[in-house]
Amino acid sequence: MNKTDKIYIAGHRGMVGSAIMRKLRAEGFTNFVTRTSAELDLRDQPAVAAFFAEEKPGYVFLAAAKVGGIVANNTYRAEFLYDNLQIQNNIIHSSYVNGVTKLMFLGSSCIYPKMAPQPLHEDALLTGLLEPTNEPYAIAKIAGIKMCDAYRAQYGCDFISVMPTNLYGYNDNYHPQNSHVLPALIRRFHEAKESGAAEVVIWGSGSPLREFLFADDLAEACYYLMQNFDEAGFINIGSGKEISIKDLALLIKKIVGYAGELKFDSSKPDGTPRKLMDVSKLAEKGWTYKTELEEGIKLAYHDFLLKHVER
Ligand SMILES: NC(=O)C1=CN([C@@H]2O[C@H](COP(=O)(O)OP(=O)(O)OC[C@H]3O[C@@H](n4cnc5c(N)ncnc54)[C@H](OP(=O)(O)O)[C@@H]3O)[C@@H](O)[C@H]2O)C=CC1
Ligand SMILES: C[C@H]1O[C@H](OP(=O)(O)OP(=O)(O)OC[C@H]2O[C@@H](n3cnc4c(=O)[nH]c(N)nc43)[C@H](O)[C@@H]2O)[C@@H](O)[C@@H](O)C1=O
Repeated sequence: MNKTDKIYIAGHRGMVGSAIMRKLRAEGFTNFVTRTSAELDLRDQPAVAAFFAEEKPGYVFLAAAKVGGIVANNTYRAEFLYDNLQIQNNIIHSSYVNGVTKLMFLGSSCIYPKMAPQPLHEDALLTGLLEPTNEPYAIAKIAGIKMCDAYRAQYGCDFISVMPTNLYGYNDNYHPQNSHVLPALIRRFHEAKESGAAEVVIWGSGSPLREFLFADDLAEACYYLMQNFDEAGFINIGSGKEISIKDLALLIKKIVGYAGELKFDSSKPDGTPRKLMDVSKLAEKGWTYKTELEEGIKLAYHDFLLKHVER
């Protein structure tokens, strides 16, 4: 990528898209094309085709998607399948039609079978049944990987796929029901501290293991891989470190400064018991994460306080 190349970041206002944009700006890129979902609904095929024909971006980061935590995935099953298939199909096909030099598709670690061997190696794709709570989302993401591969094989497009682990950071979604665990617990512990509540509810058993990566680290990896990865298939992006949901809750409790108790709600799903990325392929390519979990949560909490708390 040259500094003057025209770059389209789909989803530039989201947590990941905004982190990618910050990274590219910091590296000296200036020629961005962006659209909010109100300006361009990426599910609308003719509108996306017209947008690409008019703007002719050279590089595309596909970070627009219907995104949410375990309950959102399980509740809005049709939207997670339809919206994500439409968005990625429209962008990938229009990128081919308009001669995009390189495209990066962002998937998710939920593409792996629920009981795949841990840590999750790229070879485990399509070797078993998916986690039911996020099967529609995972099916869409797997279709995205296969679409990039098919356009590479048939048309010679340099379209790559990256699979990030669970993410958190600036501009995260703090919705009480629809968000992921880390922002949900930042908010819940903060509100419990403010109201003096005696306990904070944690969904599920607390025993599932998850890996978390700070979104600005992910953006660095995306920038790095846009320049250093051009293969079919995909590459995991993670830290290679895991923590139980209970320990995560205790860490957030400490950072927020909440003094009460934890209460586990077994009526809520645990989801996949363990989801740890094998990051050896990423390390071989020359990239490792920077931001440790405790430091990243402090940064995210600070961002939450700035944006979400009325003073
Ligand atoms: N968050 C996480 O833990 C993880 C995320 N990922 C992947 O990273 C990518 C980005 O996720 P994240 O930044 O967290 O998500 P966000 O929800 O923060 O951002 C998603 C963005 O997508 C845009 N978008 C959604 N629907 C449409 C639509 N119909 N038309 C146009 N734009 C649309 C939104 O635009 P607008 O703001 O204008 O409405 C929004 O900015 C996704 O592909 C996701 O699957 C992968 C692994 C983990
Ligand atoms: C990134 C990934 O995110 C989703 O999968 P997930 O890893 O299960 O993500 P989650 O962050 O929502 O939950 C992680 C764990 O944490 C527990 N948990 C406790 N308390 C809260 C809580 O308050 N909110 C949430 N959401 N979870 C909670 C929760 O019960 C679960 O055991 C996919 O659907 C899909 O979107 C995807 O790819």
